[in-house]
Amino acid sequence: MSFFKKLKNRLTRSSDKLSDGLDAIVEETAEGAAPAAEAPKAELPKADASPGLISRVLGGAGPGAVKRELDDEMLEQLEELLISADMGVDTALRVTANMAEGRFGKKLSTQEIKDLLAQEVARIMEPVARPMPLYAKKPQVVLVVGVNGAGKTTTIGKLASQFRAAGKSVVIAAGDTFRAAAVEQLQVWGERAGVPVLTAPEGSDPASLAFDAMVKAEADGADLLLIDTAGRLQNRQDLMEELAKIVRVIRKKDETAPHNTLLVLDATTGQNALNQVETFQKLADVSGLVMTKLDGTARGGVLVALADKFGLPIHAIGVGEQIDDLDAFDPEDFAKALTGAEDIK
Ligand SMILES: Nc1nc2c(ncn2[C@@H]2O[C@H](COP(=O)(O)OP(=O)(O)OP(=O)(O)O)[C@@H](O)[C@H]2O)c(=O)[nH]1
Repeated sequence: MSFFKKLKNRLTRSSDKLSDGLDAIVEETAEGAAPAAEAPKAELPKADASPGLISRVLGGAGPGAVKRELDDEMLEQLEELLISADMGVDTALRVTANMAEGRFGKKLSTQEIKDLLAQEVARIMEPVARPMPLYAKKPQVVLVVGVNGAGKTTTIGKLASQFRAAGKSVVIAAGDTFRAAAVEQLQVWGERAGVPVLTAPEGSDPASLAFDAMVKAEADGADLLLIDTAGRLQNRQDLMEELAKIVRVIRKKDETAPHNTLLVLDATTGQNALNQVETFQKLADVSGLVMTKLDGTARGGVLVALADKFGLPIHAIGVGEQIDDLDAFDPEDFAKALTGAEDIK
């Protein structure tokens, strides 16, 4: 299956949400259509806005034939729809304003609106779609941060496996030393990826483990050292000190480290992901994002808000729980999958 089809299948919930809402918006006051009593709801079940209904309204014409004039009311409804898909207020306003430019008063079909939305989304996402940069430095140190449950462990396993497949040697450091379960999980992923995982006794200093890992990675001539970290935001001050100490200690071995600080975000948390970026930017020098759990979430719009607000590179997206469920981020495929568009001009 092509990457696009895979992503589209997996992002169908976001796409359906937008699609159904758009159908409802366009249908609402389309010529010959019965006026809808309420503003469109993004959560409308698919059946409510089925092509069948549209066809009945238009006497058999396909859904592409229903058109509605782009006016203030429709723009407001589009904004609401995008906000409900987790795009955030500012981004939703910007996307709809750009989309409307030069098109006010024109009649548009659902498909035309989807294609225009996709164009706007792709334009915002294009600058942030960047793979994690690889450097000649050995070992390249990658610090992985994020709240518990965001998918750090899984992402580290997937990354390690991909780097190995690309011929790189990798070492993993299990830096969340306070949670035995987290360390065990990482060991399982290390085994799957065929990569050594350095651990330390429960409760020991993560910075000291990070230092040992630097020593081992250097001695092994490893290309990459992936360091997992704790994600206890409940105790922000402690976490800040812990991360700062890890950085201080690894800089004793290499003053340019860490070379990447990846923030792992769970896409299903919606707008909360924006707060997490703000918080982790204060705790660490975040250089890029990995968005997990994009499969099956109806909240994919949050990626657009993140790109628009922070402009941090999105290095990869998690689209499942298996080892190869980590994909490069493709802005056009994402835009099409999110909006249900067929084409991006
Ligand atoms: N569907 C889906 N599930 C994912 C993805 N990435 C991670 N998960 C799941 O999310 C859950 C949490 O993932 P972990 O990797 O353990 O998260 P963590 O950030 O390391 O969390 P802690 O171990 O609690 O610190 C697990 O059940 C994973 O299988 C993804 O891209 N898609």
